[in-house]
Amino acid sequence: MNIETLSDRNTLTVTNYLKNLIALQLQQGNQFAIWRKPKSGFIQVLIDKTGKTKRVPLHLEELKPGFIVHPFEDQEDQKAFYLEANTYFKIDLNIPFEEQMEKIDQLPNLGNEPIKSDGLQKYFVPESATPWTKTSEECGKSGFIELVNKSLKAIKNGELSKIVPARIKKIRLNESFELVTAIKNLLEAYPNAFVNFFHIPGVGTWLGASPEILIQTKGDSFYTMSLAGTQKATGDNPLKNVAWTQKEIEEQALVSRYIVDCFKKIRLREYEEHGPKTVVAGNLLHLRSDFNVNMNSTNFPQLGSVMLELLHPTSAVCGMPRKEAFQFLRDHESFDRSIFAGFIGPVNVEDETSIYVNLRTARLLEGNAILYAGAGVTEDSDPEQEWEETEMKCEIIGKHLT
Ligand SMILES: C=C(O[C@H]1C=CC=C(C(=O)O)[C@@H]1O)C(=O)O
Repeated sequence: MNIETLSDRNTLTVTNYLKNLIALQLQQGNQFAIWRKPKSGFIQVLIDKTGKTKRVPLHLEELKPGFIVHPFEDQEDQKAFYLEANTYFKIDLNIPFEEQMEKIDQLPNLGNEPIKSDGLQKYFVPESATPWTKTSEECGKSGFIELVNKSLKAIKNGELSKIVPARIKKIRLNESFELVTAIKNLLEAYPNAFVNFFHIPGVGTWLGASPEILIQTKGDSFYTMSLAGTQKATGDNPLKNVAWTQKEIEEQALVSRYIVDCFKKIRLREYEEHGPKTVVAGNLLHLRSDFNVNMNSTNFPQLGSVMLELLHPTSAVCGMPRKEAFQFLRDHESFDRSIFAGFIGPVNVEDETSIYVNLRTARLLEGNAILYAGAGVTEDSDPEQEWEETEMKCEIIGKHLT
C-alpha cells in the first residue's frame, strides 16, 4: 500500500501520473476530487468537466454518482456543492501502475509530453473568490484561551453543556510545495483516515485526512459514529496504556447521546451500538462508538439523508444543545469555518455513500495554507490544554505541507 514502492522502477508511477493529472485539471479549471478511504488500498479520482458549480438538495439516494461538499453553516436552501462523476476511476496501490493502466476504465490519457507542474499554487482558489465567507483572521493563543473561557462561562451559567470552539493557523507554503507529495505523505502517515483533496473553482482547494464518518450507506446498511475525547498517542503501543478522564468520557458520551436522540426523533428503535473504544487518528487517540442500522429490516431506505440532516453539525464539532452552541460560535469565533467541520465525500460511487466530517484539514491558497482545529469544551476543561489540543490537531496536516 506504499505509494512510493511503485516508483522504485523507472517507469510510470502513480505519483507521476497523479502529478500530471492534478496539474492538468487545475490548469483546465476542472472541479475534481481525489480520495482514499480508511484502510483502503485504492485511490479514487472523480473529475467534473462541466465547468458549472452545482448545488444539490441533500436527497442522497436520488443523486447520480458524485462528490458532495457542504460548509459548516447550513445553507438557506439546504444544498451542498456537488461534483458529478463525468470521469471516475480508481487506482490499486498494491499493483504496479503500469500493469493496471489498460484495465482502468476512464483513465484519462495524459499524453507523452510532461505537463508543467510548477507554479500550480496560482490555481488554488483564493478566499476572495468565495463571497459567502469572510477573510479569516488568526486569533492567537490568548484569543483562543479567551474563547474557551467564554465557553466555560456559558456552560457554568447552564446555557450549554458542550461547545467546540475552533481556531485557524496560517502557515506559509514554499514555492517548492508539491501537492502530490503532500497527498502521498498523508496516504502513508494516516492509513485509518479518509485522505482527501478537492478543488472547486470559486469555492475552495482543500486537503485533509479526516478520522470521522458522518454517515455511510452501502446496500441495506447504515453506519455512523460518535468520535470525541483527545489525547496524544505515545509509546510503541499507545492503545495499551491509555486511560481516559471523566471529562473525556462524558464529552464523548454527549456525542453518542446526540446520535441516539436523533434515532429517537425518527422513532428508530432497532440499532446496534458498540463502544466506546479507543482509536488511533494520526498521533492522536480518540474515543469512538459505532452505530449500525439495517435499513431494510427497519424500513428506512432514506435513513442516510434523514440522519445527515439531523446529525449535522454534531456535538463533536458544534456543541449541545445544537442551536444554542451554533449561535454561540457564530457570535464569538473570529473566523469563518467555511468548509471546515462541514461534510464531504463520495455519493453513490460504486453503490456506496461515505460522508465524512471535514476535520484535520487545510485550505490551500497561493503562498499559504489555513489549518483548522477545534476542541470540545465541557465543564471541566482546562483552557491551556484545549489550546495544546488544537496545536496537535493542526500539526496533523500542517507538518505535511512544508
Ligand atoms: C473538532 C475537531 O475534532 C473533534 C473530533 C474528535 C475529537 C474532538 C475533541 O476531542 O475535541 C473533536 O470533537 C477537530 O479535529 O478540529
